[in-house]
Amino acid sequence: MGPRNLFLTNSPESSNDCEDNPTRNRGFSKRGDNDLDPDECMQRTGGLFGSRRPVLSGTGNGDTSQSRSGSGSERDSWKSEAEGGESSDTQGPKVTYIPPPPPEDEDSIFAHYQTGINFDKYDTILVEVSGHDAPPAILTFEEANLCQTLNNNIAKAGYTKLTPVQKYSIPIILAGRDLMACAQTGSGKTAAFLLPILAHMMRDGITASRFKELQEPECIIVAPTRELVNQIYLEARKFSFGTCVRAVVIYGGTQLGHSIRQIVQGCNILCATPGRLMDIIGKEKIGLKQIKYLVLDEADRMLDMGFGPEMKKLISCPGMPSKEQRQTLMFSATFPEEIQRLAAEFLKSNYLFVAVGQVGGACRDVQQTVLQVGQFSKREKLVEILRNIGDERTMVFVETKKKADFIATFLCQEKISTTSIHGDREQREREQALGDFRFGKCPVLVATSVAARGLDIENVQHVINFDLPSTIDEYVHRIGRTGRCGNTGRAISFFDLESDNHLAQPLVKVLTDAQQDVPAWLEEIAFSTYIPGFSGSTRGNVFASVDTRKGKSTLNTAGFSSSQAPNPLDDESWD
Ligand SMILES: Nc1ncnc2c1ncn2[C@@H]1O[C@H](COP(=O)(O)OP(=O)(O)OP(=O)(O)O)[C@@H](O)[C@H]1O
Repeated sequence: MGPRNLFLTNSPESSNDCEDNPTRNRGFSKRGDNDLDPDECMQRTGGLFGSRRPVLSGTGNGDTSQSRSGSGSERDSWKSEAEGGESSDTQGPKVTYIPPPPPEDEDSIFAHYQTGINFDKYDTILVEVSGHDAPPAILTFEEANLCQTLNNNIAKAGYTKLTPVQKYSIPIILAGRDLMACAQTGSGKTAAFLLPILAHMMRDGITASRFKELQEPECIIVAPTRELVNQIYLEARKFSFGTCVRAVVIYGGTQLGHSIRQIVQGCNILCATPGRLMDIIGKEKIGLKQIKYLVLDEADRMLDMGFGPEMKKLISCPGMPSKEQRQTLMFSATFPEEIQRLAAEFLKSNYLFVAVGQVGGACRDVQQTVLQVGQFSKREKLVEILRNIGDERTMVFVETKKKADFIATFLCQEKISTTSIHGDREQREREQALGDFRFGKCPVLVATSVAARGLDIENVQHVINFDLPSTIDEYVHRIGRTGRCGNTGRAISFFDLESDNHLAQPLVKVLTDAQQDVPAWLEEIAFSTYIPGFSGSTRGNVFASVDTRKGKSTLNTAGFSSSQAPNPLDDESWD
C-alpha cells in the first residue's frame, strides 16, 4: 500500500455546506452521531490539524449555521451528520456543489456484484407475517407477474432468486397493502419495495413525465442519508430502465438549483433526504396530490426524534393524500417497539408486519469478534489488524467526526491508504471518499454512523468498531455493511471496559442469536450488569423485531403462507 493520504483539501464552497435550518436539527441528542465532543471547538478552529483538515468544511469556517441557528452546538447532529444539515438556500451562502451525473450506459446502470455462497441459505430463513389477510408469499419472480420490461431489468441486474423479504413484501405491496418490513441488513429490501411500486406504475399506465414547473410524483422515497438516497435512486433508475417512469434524486449539500432542474424535467419517483424534500415542497416544485406511494427506508431512523417531526410535517403537507388514500411502506433492519408505535400514525390500521429471521442470514454471515481493548491501546491494535488484513476492504467506525479525521490521518501516516466520511465533510468530499473506497483506491474507510445504514458497497470484507456505538441497533446496522446478500464478512469490535459495559448484555444476546462465540469476560460483564426483563432491544431469538401489535402469527420458512392475526377492526386492543 502506498503512503497516499487521500484527504481532500477544502474546496472554495467548503464554507457553504452546512446551513442548518433553525427549524431543524434541534434537540436531538441521541448518540451515534455524537460526533461532538467537548473539544470539537478546538478542531473547528483548526487547532489540532491545521487548515487542511476536511473536518473544517462547512461548520469549520467560523460563520456556521449552528451559530446562526442559535443551537450553538452539534448536539442535534445525527441529522446534520446524516443530511449535512442542508436547508433552504435563503439562509447563508449558497451551496454550489453539483454532483456529477452517474454514467448513463447500460453496463454501468446494471453493474452489480455477485451474491455470496450463503445466498441459498436464505431459503431456510424463518419469516413471520402478522396482520390481517396477508397475501401468500411468492416463490419466484415469475409468480409476481411483472411486466416484460421489469422482468428484463431484473434479469439484467443478475437477480435470479427472490430473497425472503422480497418473497413476502412484493405480493403484499402488489395487493395494495401498507407494510412495515424488518429484515436483516443487505437482504434486498430496496428491490422489495421498488419492484412492486414500478409494477403498479406500469399497470396504471403512467404518462411520461415532461417538463413542468410543478411536478407531481406518484412516489416519494425518503431515507436518512444522502449517500443512501442516491443508492436507492440508482436502483430505481436500474429497474425503471426502458420505461417512461422517471426517477429523480435530491439531497442536501448540493446546489438547490440543481435539484430543481432535475425535478422540473419530469419526476415520477422522487428519492430524497427529508430536509431537501421539505425545501423543494416549500418552493412549490413538488406537489403531493398524486402521491400513491410513500416509502420510508431505514424507517426507525426516519421516525425517531431526529427526522420524526419532519416526517410528520410531510404527511400533513397540503395536498398529501391521507394514509387511507396512499400506500405507506416502511423498511428497516431494526424496528424498536416505541418507533413501531409512532409508525402507526403513518400507516393504515390494517398494515402488515413482515419480520425476516436472522437464522442463516446476514448476522451469521458476519463473523463477529469482540476484543477487550482500552482507549489507549486502540490505535495500536487497529494498525496490527489492518496490517494483517492487507488490502481487503475495511470500514472502521468511530464515534466522532473529529476522531474519524484523526484516525484516518494516523493511518495514512502509518502508510495505510485511508479516507474518511462523516457529516462535517462537504458533500463533494463525501462522494469522493465513497468513490475512492468503492473503487479500491483506498481500502480503508473511517466513518461515523453516517455510513452505518444502508450503504451497499461491494466486497466490504471487514467492519471494525474502533468505538462501539451506544445502541445495539446501531451495531447491527454497522456490521451489516459486510456480509451482504449471502456474502461473508468479519466484524471486530473494540470493547472498552471504561465506556461500553452497558452494551455487554445486548451484545451477548446478538452474538448468541447469530450463533457466534461469546467471550467469557463479556458474559461476565453482561451478568454483572444484568438488567432484569431486558429483551435485548427488540431482538428475539430469531427475529430482529416483532410486531408490537402482538397479532397472532406463525413462523414460516419463506414460501409458505402464514395464518392471520385478528382483524384490527374486530380487535381494537393490540396490546
Ligand atoms: N434477489 C436478489 N438477487 C441478487 N441480488 C440481490 C437480490 N436482491 C437484492 N440484491 C442485491 O443485494 C444487495 C443488498 O440489497 P439492498 O441494498 O437492497 O439491501 P438492504 O436490505 O436494503 O440492506 P440495508 O439494511 O443494509 O439497507 C444489493 O447489491 C442488491 O442489488
